[in-house]
Formats: sequence, structure tokens, C-alpha cells
Amino acid sequence: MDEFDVVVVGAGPTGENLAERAHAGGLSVAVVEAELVGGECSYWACMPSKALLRPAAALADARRVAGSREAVTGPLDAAEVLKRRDGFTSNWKDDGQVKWLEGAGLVLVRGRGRLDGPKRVAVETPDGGQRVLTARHAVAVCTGTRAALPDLPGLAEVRPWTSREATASKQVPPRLAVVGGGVVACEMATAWRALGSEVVLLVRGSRLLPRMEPFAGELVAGGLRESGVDVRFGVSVTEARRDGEVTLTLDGGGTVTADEVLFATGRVPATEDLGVETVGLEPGRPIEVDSTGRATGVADGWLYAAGDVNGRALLTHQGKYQGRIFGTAIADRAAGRELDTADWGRSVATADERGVPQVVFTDPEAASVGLTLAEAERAGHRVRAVDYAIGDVAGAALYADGYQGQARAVVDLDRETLLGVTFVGPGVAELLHSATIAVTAEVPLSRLWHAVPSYPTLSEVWLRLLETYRG
Ligand SMILES: Cc1cc2nc3c(=O)[nH]c(=O)nc-3n(C[C@H](O)[C@H](O)[C@H](O)COP(=O)(O)OP(=O)(O)OC[C@H]3O[C@@H](n4cnc5c(N)ncnc54)[C@H](O)[C@@H]3O)c2cc1C
Ligand SMILES: NC(=O)c1ccc[n+]([C@@H]2O[C@H](COP(=O)([O-])OP(=O)(O)OC[C@H]3O[C@@H](n4cnc5c(N)ncnc54)[C@H](O)[C@@H]3O)[C@@H](O)[C@H]2O)c1
Repeated sequence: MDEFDVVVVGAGPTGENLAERAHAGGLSVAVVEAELVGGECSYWACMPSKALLRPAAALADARRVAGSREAVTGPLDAAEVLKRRDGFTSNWKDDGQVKWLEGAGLVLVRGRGRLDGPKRVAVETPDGGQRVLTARHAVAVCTGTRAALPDLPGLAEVRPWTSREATASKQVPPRLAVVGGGVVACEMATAWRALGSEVVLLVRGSRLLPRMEPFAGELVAGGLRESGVDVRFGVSVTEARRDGEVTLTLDGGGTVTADEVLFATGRVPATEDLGVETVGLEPGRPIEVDSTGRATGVADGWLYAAGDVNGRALLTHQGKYQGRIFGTAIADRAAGRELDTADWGRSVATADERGVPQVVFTDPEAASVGLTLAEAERAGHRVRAVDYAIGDVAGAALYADGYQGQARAVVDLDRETLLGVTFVGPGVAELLHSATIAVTAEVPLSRLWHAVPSYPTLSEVWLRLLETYRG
């Protein structure tokens, strides 16, 4: 039997960070990985999707400016884009990440891990054997999510794309149908349209990006339509079949045919085949945790869950943040050091609740942090939304001819601080961190007046938002 201070299950970005922090705190750590060290993010999510999207954004930016527009004489070179994408995934090999992991002093155990009662993880190794790891202090589940597929007649025979095929495909399908209206659907419709596919986006609801401010979905829908995507709202797929091509039957009658169909219909936590029932938890559910990462449904505080699998915020950077904080908390508890669990303290992931940033890499980009107006109102804050058209800023006019974009700041009227900020427009991704600092540091608006944006940059939108608020 192998004994470690900590056993981490899942070597995605979250597991890597948690393991590294626990080890830096003086603990021995084993990391169990069933597929590739680096996780979904490195091979089938963030990195390959952004590698597909970046050339499209570079080309679109050149087209937005008279003078450089004339220099753009053709479409994207799809083969080169796919080749560059392959480079970012290291051709789906994890040697580099394994080198980092081992260099950080962590022990990699390849295989599928399952909880096997308190503080025990049974690993099914690639050679068909079994290895049981025990943890002196903690087991941390960092197993992420997998794509959710609806229960539709004919779906299995169609061999639909999930986010994995959509980020890893070696061919550009002539016609691609995308089902869903969330981030994956919007980003992948953008990417494959730019690579030359005819794309139809089938959205069950009435808007895109429903977790963001409504104007974000409206502007992104406009951008997709302008690029030639056929965006349809209020449509559900009731049946799918493949006969060479894919045929989708829609609820209101009618069909859509395509060469491939991507179902971007959300995620399910990877707890179905994880042995969670051996410690009293329900398979298939996210593992609920307190703000120091401990599973609330398990006695004695030895089980932690971090990243996508706990359902707090399904984003790589938030998983890494939790990994840093929870890994340190594990080490502190093991050493008998006191934790700092006050709001924004060293041992708690307060930003998960108050300041989650996200960038959607569509054209236009949509970037937000903290609460939307509707969320702030629901939470009982006394708020005011301050809106400004980004195109009216000098820096935006220079950035793109006829710049189209929108900004909103949600002001807490009682404290005169910001609860949330949203920017939509070309090039706003890199603006977001200024808002993340303002929201998480709870910078008073009276002090933001003294944070002078450089002229002429997109950042001048900050000044215009403050002026609009003051009237
Ligand atoms: C298409 C797409 C694009 C995305 N783009 C972005 C983006 O741009 N920015 C962003 O912040 N987020 C993005 N996300 C979300 C991001 O991918 C996730 O939030 C992130 O991967 C979560 O990290 P994680 O470590 O918690 O889980 P994962 O990355 O899913 O890693 C979990 C690891 O655990 C392993 N594992 C699972 N079960 C077991 C087991 N029983 N035993 C051993 N190992 C196991 C898996 O093999 C995997 O390696 C995107 C998601 C998708 C689908
Ligand atoms: N750039 C980024 O930060 C980035 C990129 C991609 C994904 N992610 C993260 O990954 C997670 C997963 O993204 P996602 O887009 O898969 O999920 P999501 O939950 O954001 O969106 C899923 C969408 O599918 C729709 N849907 C669900 N079931 C359906 C059905 N049967 N038929 C039609 N539509 C259906 C939902 O209404 C929703 O709009 C998100 O939390 C997201 O934040 C982040």
C-alpha cells in the first residue's frame, strides 16, 4: 500500500495547482491521472479553442481598419490554423506537463482513481493492475467535467461532436450544425465559420450567453450573423439521424442537414465513476464544498474538491485559484497552522462568489466580472447600471473604424463601489483585468477618479463610465 500526505485525483489545471501548493507547504503528494496531465483545458478546451479563434480575431482586426483592410486578400489558411492549434496541444502528448509535475516534486500515478472509503483511492493502472493509495491528511478530487448530451432518439448513431471533437478536429466540415447558446456554442460557431464551414446555430432559448448581461448575447448574435452564421432562436432538436450527412428534426417542423453536429449543451461533473458512494456522496452530482474546499457532505474534513467538479465556477483560472487556496489550506491544517477564513482571507476562495472574470472569445469579444444587473438586484443590493457605448471613446475609434461595443458597470449605491462590469467589443479581453481589480479590491468610485486611463486607449471607457455615473 502507498501512503502519501495528500492524494490528488485529476491532473488538470486545478489538480496541478492544488498539488503544487500542498507540496510547497511541506507535504508529500501523489497525483492520479487517467488521461493526459494538463487536463481538458490543455488538450480539448481552452488552449485548442483559443488557438482556433486567435487567427480569426487577428484577421478580423486587420479588416476593421482602412489601410490594413486592403492588405487582406484572402480567407484564413485553415491548414495552417489547424497546424498551429496542434502545436498548442503538443499533438495531444503530455511529456512537457509530466516534466513540470515531476520537477515540482509531485508523484504521478497514471490510471483511473476511485474513492475507496475514507482517505483511500484505488487506482486502476494502464496495465490492468490496481494500486491503492492512502492519504495521511487529505484526498482532493479535481476530476473536472465531461460534455452533457441530451437524450435524443438517434443521437448515438449520429456520432455528434462534443467540445472534444470541436476543438480537436483535423478537418473543416463543409456544413456544421451547433446546438446550444452558451460559451462553447458561440465560440465554436465563430471558429468554424472563420475556418470556412457553413454554420447553423440552433438555440433552444431566446438569447445567447444567458449568464451575461443581455446586450452581450445580442451583440455576439449580431457578430455571428454578420459573419454568415445562421442563428436561430426558439428551436429544439427532437431527433437526429445520419445517412452520410446528419439530419436534425426540429420541434416546430422542418429539418437541418449538416456534415457534423456539435452538441454544446453544458457539462456534467466527473463524479459518476469515482466511487463517491463509498464515502456517502451521490454519483453524478457536483461535490459541494465550503469556502476552504472541504466537502460538506463528508465527515472529518479529509475530502476536498476543487475546480469544475465542485460546480462553483467552471473556468480554468477559477479552478487554479481554488487549487492555490485549497492546497495551501490543506498544508496549513496538516501543520496545525491557523487558517484565515475571513472574507478575502488567505484560506478562502471569496472571489468565486464576488468576482469571477470570464472572457468569451467571439467577435465581438464579451468580457465580464462579478454580478450582472439582474444578479445584483436579485441579491438585494441597491444598484444602478451605468452604460456607455465603447465606440464613443477616442481609443475605440482608432482601434477599429465604426467600432461597435458596449460597457456596463453595476454600482453598489450604498458603498459606491462596483459589483460587476461587462465589456463587449473587439479587443476588450485585455481590458477585463482592470475591472476584476476594481471589483475584487472594492475600489471606491471616488478613488477610481484618480486612476487615469491613458489616452487614446480603449481604457478611456472607464472615465466615461465614471462621468456618466456622476452626471
Ligand atoms: C471548449 C471549451 C473551451 C473552454 N475555454 C475556456 C477558456 O478559454 N478559459 C477558461 O477559463 N475556461 C475554459 N473552459 C473551461 C475549462 O476547460 C475548465 O474550467 C477547466 O478545464 C477545469 O479544470 P479542472 O482541472 O477542474 O478539470 P479538467 O481540466 O477537466 O481536468 C480534470 C482531469 O481529471 C482527470 N480525471 C477525471 N476523472 C479521473 C479519475 N477518476 N481518475 C484520474 N483522473 C481523472 C481527467 O482526465 C482530467 O485530466 C473551456 C471549456 C470547454 C469545454
Ligand atoms: N472562454 C471561456 O471562458 C469558456 C469557453 C468555453 C467554455 N467555458 C466554460 O465551460 C462551461 C461549459 O460551457 P457550455 O457552453 O458547454 O455550457 P453552458 O452551460 O454555458 O451552455 C449550455 C447551453 O446549452 C443549452 N442547452 C442545454 N441543454 C440543451 C438541449 N437539450 N438542447 C438545446 N440546448 C440545450 C443551455 O440552455 C445553455 O445555453 C461553461 O461554464 C463555460 O463558462 C468557458
